[in-house]
Amino acid sequence: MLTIALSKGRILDDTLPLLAEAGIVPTENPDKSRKLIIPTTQDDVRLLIVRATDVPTYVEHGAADLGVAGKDVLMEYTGQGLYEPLDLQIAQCKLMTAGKIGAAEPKGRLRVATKFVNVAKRYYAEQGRQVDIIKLYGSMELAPLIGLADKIIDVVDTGNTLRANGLEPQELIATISSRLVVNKASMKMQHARIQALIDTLRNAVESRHRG
Ligand SMILES: Nc1ncnc2c1ncn2[C@@H]1O[C@H](COP(=O)(O)OP(=O)(O)OP(=O)(O)O)[C@@H](O)[C@H]1O
Ligand SMILES: O=P(O)(O)OC[C@H]1O[C@H](OP(=O)(O)OP(=O)(O)O)[C@H](O)[C@@H]1O
Repeated sequence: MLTIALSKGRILDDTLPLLAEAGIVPTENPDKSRKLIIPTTQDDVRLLIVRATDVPTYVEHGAADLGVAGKDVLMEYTGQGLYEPLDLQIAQCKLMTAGKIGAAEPKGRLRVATKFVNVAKRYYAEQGRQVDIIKLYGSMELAPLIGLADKIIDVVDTGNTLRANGLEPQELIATISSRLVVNKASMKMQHARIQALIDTLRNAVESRHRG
């Protein structure tokens, strides 16, 4: 059995067409179903529906052989190691700092609200900048508006969410897309099969981007 961990929403929506190229099609619509284990048209392949931030955990521990996770999630993850053999070039966005439009830099320690605490610590440590990191689980854009923080670190795509809240994108931390991740033991034990799937997915990604 090959088990693939995916999160509902944009990752699922953008990964299903790529899996279809490999002949892997869910037997029921994962967006509609309340099932968390979804069989596919290949008897020995199943999908696990998990939270986006949990994908690396399932794959690292071997509960899933493969998964699809945003680079932002992988940068934040502190586990012991996963293979990351393929950039699927889906769910593309940018990890950025943002603050109130026109706001001056604070004199003292910078207060940064984010769900990407580890990324934030690394980013400001590299700059030798002292910061207080405030962990949030969502609605980050609210923090500068309400005076909880000076800046946020979040993913930005169109910039609409920032603009709607009077914030502006500032520094680029990383360009983000979703990656195929593979459990290290699975990669050894089921090498031929997983490598064949990686090759098929790579071809699907490349042909899509050739136009
Ligand atoms: N607006 C966006 N445009 C493009 N890609 C995005 C956008 N927001 C997030 N992403 C990327 O898609 C991935 C999955 O995002 P999604 O919104 O499905 O889950 P999440 O909100 O991060 O997680 P959860 O719902 O579990 O809290 C993110 O890790 C990121 O890489
Ligand atoms: O720059 P934008 O295009 O506004 O995208 C950025 C927003 O997208 C993400 O949220 P969410 O997953 O809720 O995005 P969604 O609204 O597209 O679902 C992220 O947390 C930002 O709030």
